[in-house]
Amino acid sequence: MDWIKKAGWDIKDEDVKKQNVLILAPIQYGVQDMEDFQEYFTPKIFEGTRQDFIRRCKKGGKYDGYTAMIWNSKVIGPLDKELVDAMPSSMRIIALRAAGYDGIDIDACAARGITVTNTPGVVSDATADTAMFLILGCLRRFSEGQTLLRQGKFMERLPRANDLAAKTIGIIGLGGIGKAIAKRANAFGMLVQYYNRRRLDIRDEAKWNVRYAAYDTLLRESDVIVVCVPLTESTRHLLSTAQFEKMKDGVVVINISRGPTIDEAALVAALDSGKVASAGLDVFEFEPRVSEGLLSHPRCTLVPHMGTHTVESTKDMENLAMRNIKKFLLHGEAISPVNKVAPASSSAGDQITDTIDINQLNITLS
Ligand SMILES: O=CC(=O)O
Repeated sequence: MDWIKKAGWDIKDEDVKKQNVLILAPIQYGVQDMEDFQEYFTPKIFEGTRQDFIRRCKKGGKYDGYTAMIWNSKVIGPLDKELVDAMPSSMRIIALRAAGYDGIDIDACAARGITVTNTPGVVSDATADTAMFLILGCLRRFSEGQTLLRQGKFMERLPRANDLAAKTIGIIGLGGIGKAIAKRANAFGMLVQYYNRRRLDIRDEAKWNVRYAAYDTLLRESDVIVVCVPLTESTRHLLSTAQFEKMKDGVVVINISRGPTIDEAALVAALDSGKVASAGLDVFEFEPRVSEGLLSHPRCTLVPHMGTHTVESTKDMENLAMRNIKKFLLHGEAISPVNKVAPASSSAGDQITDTIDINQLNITLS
């Protein structure tokens, strides 16, 4: 295979198809794709601790010669520089089964010649459904009602809720997930405005029935604000005290992206002061720990990072991870890479920012 020679790999054509592929946590639902995958490669399931993993990666260790891996951050923690440095020199591709790649040192991977792929697109619907659940829980006070009911108080003293129709929703980050939320919000009769670093072209705005707003305008003029950006250094604490102060009194704040995009202490203070009427959160700044101020707050709708926790999304993420590896090992090119790996002769690679919806967003705060 030409690409193998070009990439300077020390591997024979006929051996590519016999590769061991390390899998962190078994494939649960992508069973059909796994059958196809096994015709090409030999999956090896990792079991053990982070230290076991590092030991097996060392030169002369069990993973010598392994070129591909399907990653799962829940198994041995973040894929940080310590782990990247420990990887066998043969490692060429790490396929994530997630859209988000915070917690993955993709620059260190690129510098080691390792392509990292994620699973954009296939997570959009399930995550957008989660956002709608949170919006309904907050605006319609369904969560408060459920708590009262479980306490045997039925609807005791529950103030009237609000309809979604004719409310303005402000979506921060109109990537794949943001667009899926816009579609649903439109179906509920909401008016949709969005903020993106790069504005959509006018035809796309018409297609998604969304109106562009400057960041401060979105903060000032939305009844519901949804955070839909990936976590990067520039999106950490995207919403904090200064931003909450600009919002309408009684705003609803929703987060289905990554917890640290919102300053959780500032959110609790804004909830306590009544500035923020209610918050719907799927993600938390110090996950799995959740601030007491949120847990005890009656007007919060909280779920434990369940955005993609469905059979269908898990299956699609697993399948895309396997397809990324298959295409890469057989044709030298992945389907959804998130970093650009330099050819063998040059040094470190760059991050790809211009091909995938959710990853396009790199909001710079003014
Ligand atoms: O959080 C879920 C994902 O990143 O896919």
